[in-house]
Amino acid sequence: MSIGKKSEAVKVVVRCRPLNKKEEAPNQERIVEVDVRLGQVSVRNPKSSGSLLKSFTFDAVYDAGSKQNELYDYACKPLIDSVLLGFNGTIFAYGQTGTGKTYTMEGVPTDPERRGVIPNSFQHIFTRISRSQNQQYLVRVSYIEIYQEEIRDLLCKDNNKKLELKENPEISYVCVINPSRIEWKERCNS
Ligand SMILES: Nc1ncnc2c1ncn2[C@@H]1O[C@H](COP(=O)(O)OP(=O)(O)OP(=O)(O)O)[C@@H](O)[C@H]1O
Repeated sequence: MSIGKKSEAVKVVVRCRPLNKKEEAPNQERIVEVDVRLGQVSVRNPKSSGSLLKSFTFDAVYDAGSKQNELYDYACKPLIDSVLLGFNGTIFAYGQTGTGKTYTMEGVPTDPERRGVIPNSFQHIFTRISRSQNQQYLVRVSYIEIYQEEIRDLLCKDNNKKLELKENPEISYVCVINPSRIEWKERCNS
């Protein structure tokens, strides 16, 4: 569960995923507390008994019980609405390995309860487009991963290929939509 605050140009939200089996073992201790109401994450140093918690405040925080659609509705939907009005917008997930970036961004696309930011955004965009009349849209998508200073195009057939750091990714996918026809085309930017 999370309680959102007022809308701002840049929002930073934190999600703490549920502990996994290894982390729940009796010899492990929980060092992170999430206060959804205050939008705070507090961390305790496990090596120093009696040490104070260090607290950090964000636009919103999501605890282990948070649902994909709660996060989407507050953190992403307003941005997609403004993109549909013609503004630029970016959503990116950042975190250590295993912290839940893929789960949050992709989730389980075939399960409406568990699908993540990407399928929810696509649904939102294409539903809006399908309801509009006498208007043609151009939707472009690129999907890149930045890992250890290396950039890879995750939609490219050979995604082991490293990309150079440039203004635009080398390949993007362009979706040309007329009310009766949707067409994706691979396009190389050069
Ligand atoms: N909110 C969540 N609810 C339930 N399970 C979750 C949640 N977030 C992550 N998980 C589970 O935790 C594990 C690690 O998550 P995930 O693969 O998304 O991490 P990641 O940050 O993308 O890791 P990497 O950087 O190594 O790719 C997965 O098994 C995933 O299903």
